[in-house]
Amino acid sequence: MDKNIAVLTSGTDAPGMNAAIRAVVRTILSNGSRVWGVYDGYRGLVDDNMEELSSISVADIIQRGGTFLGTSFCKRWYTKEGRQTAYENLKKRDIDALIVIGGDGSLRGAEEFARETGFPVIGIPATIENDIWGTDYAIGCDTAANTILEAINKIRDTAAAHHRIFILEVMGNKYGWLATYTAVAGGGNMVIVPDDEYDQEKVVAKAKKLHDEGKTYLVILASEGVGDMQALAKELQEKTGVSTRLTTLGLVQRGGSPTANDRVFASVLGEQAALAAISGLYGIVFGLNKGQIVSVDLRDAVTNKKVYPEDLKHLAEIISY
Ligand SMILES: Nc1ncnc2c1ncn2[C@@H]1O[C@H](COP(=O)(O)OP(=O)(O)OP(=O)(O)O)[C@@H](O)[C@H]1O
Ligand SMILES: O=P(O)(O)OC[C@H]1O[C@](O)(CO)[C@@H](O)[C@@H]1O
Ligand SMILES: [Mg+2]
Repeated sequence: MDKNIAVLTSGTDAPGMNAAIRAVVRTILSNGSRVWGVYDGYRGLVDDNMEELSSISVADIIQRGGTFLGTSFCKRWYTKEGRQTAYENLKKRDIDALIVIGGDGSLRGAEEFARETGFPVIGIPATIENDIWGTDYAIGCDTAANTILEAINKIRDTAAAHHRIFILEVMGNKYGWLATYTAVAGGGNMVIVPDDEYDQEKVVAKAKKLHDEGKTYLVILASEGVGDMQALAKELQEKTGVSTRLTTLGLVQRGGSPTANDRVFASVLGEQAALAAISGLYGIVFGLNKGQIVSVDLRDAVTNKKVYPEDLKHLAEIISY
């Protein structure tokens, strides 16, 4: 009780970050402790840009994407000097623990900081890419998947009308969860992800086979990290003779009002992280494992690589035939 806890969002934003902050703040306040909001991620810690939050500070944000605290890619956090300055800023304000809401890089930065300074840290996974080890889902990935699904539905209309092949390029630099998950949900006929070796010839051969077998249009889900999808579109059109288009969905995937799933998930993780901070349980990351809220070791979360869901990809390719 009577703790001082700081919270920040870092790395790329994800819908539901606001819901997580709101739950952190109100859980801490309802337990009689105090809470500080750090602006613009690690940059705010280094620059001492933080202020005490009240219940009203987090009113009217649960429905908003982005993060009202702001976020950043902080270069100084990669340096020992930057992290030391942040440590001093936290100590000066008598802050007892820090809750970091962000992606894999943000959690890596949190782990480095905790290991180096001994400062108590707790992580909440939030990234639309859903690439963090130790949790089945990260905050924001459900909203992004639903945004993609809407795009797939629209593309299917025009693809079917024109008997075309469409490549829909979605986010996922190194991990193809978004492409795979939405292919199952939206009926994507093929999935191309950075987790597999990319072989353009194989993709073209498969598209040709599906077309020859009677598919009148195709929707291919591709992760952005795979390679040159414009070159693939050109090759597909040349080799199959079918008119082919590439649509790159881009940053709309990162915005928008969070889904009910993301809001509830973020609220529960926010509550758990706040309770852990109050009771002195540190060095952990909260997440979901087979329907159960769990915590995993922060070091494990940043050193282990999340396994790509091959079974989901297989399912997409069988049932979206
Ligand atoms: N290895 C590291 N050591 C120290 N700090 C790090 C490290 N990796 C990342 N960070 C800090 O975390 C910030 C965010 O990391 P990054 O840009 O990888 O985004 P992220 O949290 O992985 O989000 P997303 O995956 O959604 O893009 C970096 O700008 C940096 O300040
Ligand atoms: O344009 P920005 O904001 O630097 O970030 C883009 C990156 O962020 C992500 O959307 C999410 O991590 C990546 O898939 C993408 O490459
Ligand atoms: Mg990342």
